[in-house]
Amino acid sequence: MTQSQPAYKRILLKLSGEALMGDDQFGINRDTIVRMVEEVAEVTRLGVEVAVVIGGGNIFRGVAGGSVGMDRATADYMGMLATVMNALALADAMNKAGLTARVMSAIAIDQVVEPYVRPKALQYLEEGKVVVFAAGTGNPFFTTDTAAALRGAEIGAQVVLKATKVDGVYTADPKKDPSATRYASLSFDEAMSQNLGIMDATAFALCRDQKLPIKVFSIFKHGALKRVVMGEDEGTLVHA
Ligand SMILES: Nc1ncnc2c1ncn2[C@@H]1O[C@H](COP(=O)(O)OP(=O)(O)OP(=O)(O)O)[C@@H](O)[C@H]1O
Ligand SMILES: O=c1ccn([C@@H]2O[C@H](COP(=O)(O)O)[C@@H](O)[C@H]2O)c(=O)[nH]1
Repeated sequence: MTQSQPAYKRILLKLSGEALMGDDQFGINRDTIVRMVEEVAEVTRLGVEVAVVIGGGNIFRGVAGGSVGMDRATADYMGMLATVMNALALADAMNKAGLTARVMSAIAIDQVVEPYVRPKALQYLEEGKVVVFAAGTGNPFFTTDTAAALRGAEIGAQVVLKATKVDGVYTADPKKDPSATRYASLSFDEAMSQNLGIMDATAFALCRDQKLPIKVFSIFKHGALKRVVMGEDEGTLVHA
């Protein structure tokens, strides 16, 4: 049965950096970012408070080929800076679409974006602004999925929504194993014990400990974000 009210008052939306490429080889595809912003705008119109963590895989990954031979921490800082670029592009597209977005960075770059300050982020959310968290956790050796879990817990989000390139969590990576089947739901312990690569173990463990559920769904499926927010059957729920 479809409910008339959103299932959540405050969400932490993890947007895939790689998804921003659309059909391009790297970077930010304009039509794709505009479409993503339309999906976000739809849920803000329902009165849902939205905070976003954006990935950086479309520009740089610390563990990727381009960083071979580099000091890992240096490469990771480059990856975090990539997320700042994505955050700026995303907030710009949001502001153009009529939303009010604020970027907050975990790494100090004061001339470019304001620093992450938790009470300020909470104030923005209460005012109905979309807060885009940039630079991940601010620490190397982590990922933006872990940043999503961390910020989600800090702001008291009721759920982490991982908007990615696949429509849920599968028994194996569906891009490599066509026989993989999708879970409707599974526990954190199941996801971690089976090493399911959809998210890293640090992110799963933090959400498990904080009893913060995760919903994984496809950002390419039109209306999927709204259906998730309305509590409809979409994607995969990972729960305590
Ligand atoms: N068990 C699994 N179920 C679903 N997807 C999986 C699984 N194992 C691995 N994957 C892969 O994980 C990918 C999503 O995670 P990944 O961290 O690479 O991307 P993202 O978070 O969407 O991007 P970014 O890091 O750029 O923000 C999917 O595209 C899928 O191919
Ligand atoms: O807290 C963090 C978040 C990210 N990084 C680095 O940035 C890239 C891009 O992030 P994705 O989550 O892969 O999209 C990541 O590969 C790390 O190199 C980080 O160091 N700390």
